[in-house]
Amino acid sequence: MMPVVAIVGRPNVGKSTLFNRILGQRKAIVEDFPGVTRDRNYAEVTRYEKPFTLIDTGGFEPVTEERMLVQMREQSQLAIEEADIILFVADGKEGLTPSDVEVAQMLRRVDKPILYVVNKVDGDAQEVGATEFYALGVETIHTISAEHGRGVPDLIDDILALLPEAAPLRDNEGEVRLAVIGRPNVGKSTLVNRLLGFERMVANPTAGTTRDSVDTPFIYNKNNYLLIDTAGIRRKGKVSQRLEKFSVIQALKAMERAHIVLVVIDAEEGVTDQDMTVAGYAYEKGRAVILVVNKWDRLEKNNRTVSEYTETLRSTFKFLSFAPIIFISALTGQRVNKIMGEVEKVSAEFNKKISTSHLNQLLADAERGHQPPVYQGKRLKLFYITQTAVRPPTFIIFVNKAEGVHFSYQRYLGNKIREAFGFSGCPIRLQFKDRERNE
Ligand SMILES: Nc1nc2c(ncn2[C@@H]2O[C@H](COP(=O)(O)OP(=O)(O)OP(=O)(O)O)[C@@H](O)[C@H]2O)c(=O)[nH]1
Ligand SMILES: Nc1nc2c(ncn2[C@@H]2O[C@H](COP(=O)(O)OP(=O)(O)OP(=O)(O)O)[C@@H](O)[C@H]2O)c(=O)[nH]1
Repeated sequence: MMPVVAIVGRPNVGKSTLFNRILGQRKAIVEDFPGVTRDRNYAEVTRYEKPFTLIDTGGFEPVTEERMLVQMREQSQLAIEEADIILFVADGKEGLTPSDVEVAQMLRRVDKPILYVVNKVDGDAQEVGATEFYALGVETIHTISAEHGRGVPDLIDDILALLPEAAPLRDNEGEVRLAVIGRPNVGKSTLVNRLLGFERMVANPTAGTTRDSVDTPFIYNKNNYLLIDTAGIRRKGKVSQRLEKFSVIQALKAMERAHIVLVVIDAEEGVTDQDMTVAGYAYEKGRAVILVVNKWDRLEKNNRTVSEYTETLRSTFKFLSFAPIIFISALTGQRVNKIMGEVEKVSAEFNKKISTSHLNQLLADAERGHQPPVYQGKRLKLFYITQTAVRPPTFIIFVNKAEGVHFSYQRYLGNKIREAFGFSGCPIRLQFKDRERNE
């Protein structure tokens, strides 16, 4: 499992600037789908020797100084619980403030590595001022300029040195790993109990403690599955709604290990921002997705309800047009028995490999059906296509000028592949590569 590094600190100290600096870019993989990139507080950082998940805990609007303190406390508390390393960021321009002191005191009691970072130290001249932060009683302070990158490489070195070794992934040959994710209270535990067919203790009765997701192996139709379940992880009630997005961390961790993700949505509440964030990550990570609309018993229905609901979901989750939708009631058990059948289908699709000859035939048909665009005065030529990977299905198309294949034509080709070969539930990846005609 990838370790988590959380950035905490008062508003405006430069947390998101540092986030982007460590990430090395503004991450925007699926710009064309509004909503997917909206919540950019989480990212997988893979450009250094060790990968980690980076979290920016900022972004709240403080109303009053007092309110801000409350929020900072909550924020830090969550970081303490969920992160492996904490970056505490303060503002060197503004100097040490009482809330810095307060949060630092909280962090001091924690048994996790904390890096104290003083930001906006843009040059040597500001170094002296930053020494006042030693009043926090810490041994080392990193003075940096997130904006200009000063001091950041050293900070990153220290983060890497502190990162725990990633726990080895359980990888049993042939086992399908299935994650059940969704907002608190959406019905995950109820669903998981139904799926597994027995009652389990899932709620965590001890306030203030968290546990990681629970893995339960099970067999369905003679195949091995591992159910990764994030239910009951969040402390209930204690944490302000505003910070509910923190439960996304667990979802991320669970999705990292999963092949197939069941995104559970509350039929009554509809799709929330958090659902979008989580589903967006599943998509970006190339996981297979099944949308499960739970609490279907709660809706007043007529003969159009299903199609209307489907339409709404489709227009919200544009990037998940490939995901099957199942309407269930985990409480009554209605249609829960459809889920594993769908999982089997999607799993087969996720592992499906199409022969190069079939693919090339499709490519030729697609090219005839809709000519590739002209690029720099020349018509693009698609030479051949091959499937290079499964989970997710990944294709390389060799072209005379790869950069000229615009998004609309990429989407056209993607749709053609789906029309011909299905891949229900699976995101597909298309890569374009340059190739001379007579190589
Ligand atoms: N001079 C200077 N300004 C910086 C530096 N890093 C960030 N800033 C500025 O500080 C302001 C706040 O930066 P953000 O990164 O948005 O701060 P934040 O902590 O994420 O703020 P919230 O989202 O409100 O929590 C912006 O105007 C940045 O341009 C720096 O290294 N030097
Ligand atoms: N009406 C109705 N209620 C449901 C359904 N599924 C779950 N519930 C109820 O919703 C509440 C939350 O269900 P849980 O299964 O605990 O939800 P969860 O997603 O595991 O919640 P966390 O543990 O907070 O992550 C419980 O009161 C359930 O009885 C459903 O299909 N219909």
